[in-house]
Amino acid sequence: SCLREKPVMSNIGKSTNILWHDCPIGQTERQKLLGQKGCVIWITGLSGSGKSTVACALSRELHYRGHHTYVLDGDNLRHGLNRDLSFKAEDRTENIRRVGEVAKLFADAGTICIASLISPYRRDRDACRALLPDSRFIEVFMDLPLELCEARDPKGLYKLARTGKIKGFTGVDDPYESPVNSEIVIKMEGGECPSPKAMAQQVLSYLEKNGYLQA
Ligand SMILES: Nc1ncnc2c1ncn2[C@@H]1O[C@H](COP(=O)(O)OS(=O)(=O)O)[C@@H](OP(=O)(O)O)[C@H]1O
Ligand SMILES: Nc1ncnc2c1ncn2[C@@H]1O[C@H](COP(=O)(O)OP(=O)(O)O)[C@@H](O)[C@H]1O
Repeated sequence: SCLREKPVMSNIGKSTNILWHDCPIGQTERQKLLGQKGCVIWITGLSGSGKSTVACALSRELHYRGHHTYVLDGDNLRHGLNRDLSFKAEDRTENIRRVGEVAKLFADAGTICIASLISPYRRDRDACRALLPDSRFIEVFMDLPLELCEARDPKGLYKLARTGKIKGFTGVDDPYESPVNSEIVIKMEGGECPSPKAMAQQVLSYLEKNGYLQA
């Protein structure tokens, strides 16, 4: 049986009398099978900074190298798991909390989980970091200027925000708290934005140098 010898009942949040089940196949076994370390690469930045693009480029590069990855994209998750959440501060906090818990499950499964969300509040990002000890949480800050993001405006949302048609848009009339201790900072080089492949390579080099690409 997977049950502990002496079951310990717990109360967590609103759940009472719950029991944690341990199983013989754990993260270590799954990582050995996959030949990699389960981790969470958390990409934070303004809308239009290139989070989704670098997440997909990184996933592609890792996949081609034989690694198992999964992308959790804020926009996409708001169509399903987080469809009940708005952009009010408390809903953004709940959004990040949920995605952090899901990302933790993927990392426990041995997957390299790539999460791309604006995740504007430092406290929320740090709460996710606390879910993933042993350096399993790698924060990537898309440190690109608002002017660049707004000039891109692929969804026209900055324009709507500037004309007051969207209220509380990050970077316009809602805060973005820049990270102060990201493992990786992606920024302009020589006044130019690096290519998606170059950005992905910067993250790949970090993963290789720090042993994530072997069990
Ligand atoms: N008010 C407001 N503020 C910011 N962003 C908004 C807003 N309304 C809609 N959108 C679109 O939602 C995308 C951000 O969703 P996230 O889940 O990443 O945001 S957050 O982490 O909860 O702040 C974001 O997508 P990306 O451009 O991919 O970042 C926006 O296009
Ligand atoms: N490295 C890059 N170089 C040039 N354009 C980029 C780069 N990354 C993203 N873009 C473009 O910028 C826009 C926003 O990219 P996206 O990945 O959707 O950003 P986010 O997910 O942060 O909102 C898109 O039109 C995309 O093609």
